[in-house]
Amino acid sequence: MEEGEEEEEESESVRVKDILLKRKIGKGSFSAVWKAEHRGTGEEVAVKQVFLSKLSPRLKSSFHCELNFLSSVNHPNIVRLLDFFQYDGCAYLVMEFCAGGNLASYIRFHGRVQQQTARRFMQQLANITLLETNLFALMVLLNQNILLSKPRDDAILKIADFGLSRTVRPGEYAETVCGTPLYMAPEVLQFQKYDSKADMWSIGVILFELLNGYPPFNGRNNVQLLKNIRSSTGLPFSQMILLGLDPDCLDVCSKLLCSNPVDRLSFDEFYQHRFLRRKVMGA
Ligand SMILES: Nc1ncnc2c1ncn2[C@@H]1O[C@H](COP(=O)(O)OP(=O)(O)OP(=O)(O)O)[C@@H](O)[C@H]1O
Repeated sequence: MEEGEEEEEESESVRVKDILLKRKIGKGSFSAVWKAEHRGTGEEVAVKQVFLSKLSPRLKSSFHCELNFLSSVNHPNIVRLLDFFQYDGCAYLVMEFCAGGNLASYIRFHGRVQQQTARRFMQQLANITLLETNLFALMVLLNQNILLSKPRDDAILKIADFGLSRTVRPGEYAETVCGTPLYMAPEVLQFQKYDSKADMWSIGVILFELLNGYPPFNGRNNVQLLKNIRSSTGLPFSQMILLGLDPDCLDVCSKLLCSNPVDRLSFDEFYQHRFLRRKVMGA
């Protein structure tokens, strides 16, 4: 197994139209992701195979939302959709292959990253949210959905999965709870409604994890984890200070992980924050 690749069960190569599905690298309840090859060009690609019959009407519309979004967007930090087709009850999304795998396995493999790498990754996440000015897509960011172009600190980050995204105008609330608890903002858990500030929380969790190598909240099970997130006072920032992080870095992290969304950084404040504005040597 190469670095950046998830361990997966043995899977035989399958040919679908011009694509050779070589190895399964991800699996969900309704889809599988394959490392694949385009037979015409020999290009290495990733293919998401979606089992359409398993999708409820709500998931179908969520899938179409993801597909529309991916086919309309052209952004260096969003995984490029190269082709799409349906075959034998499945939809196939042919995408650029991100050789660094996802951010979760990257952190698992490498441990915490240097502060300047964390800054560069945060700058790239901030760039994605620039896509919309008046409309902000709630991205439900989690590090399994953030891919790396290569298994190195100078990788380009690419968001891969917008399946659960929904667009929320400022002041509106999305009423559905979605995403994994580890990255969920307290207001999502408490009131079951949220706005774009919930994404800022998720970005804070990701930043904390990048800097420390472990997430800010834990729990023996989901119930315990949710309880710890809801009572999120006394975050272990003292440990971060021991790691010698600079005050701007601590400032942005603590202001993203404010349990009250009113006190939490807005996207504009995050984008303008001194930690992000600082130039990264060699980036
Ligand atoms: N373009 C890609 N290049 C490399 N690896 C990818 C790519 N897309 C997905 N993967 C791998 O497959 C994993 C699962 O991807 P994704 O979350 O899109 O699929 P899923 O879990 O089946 O979908 P869903 O979350 O919508 O149910 C990712 O975490 C990543 O490791």
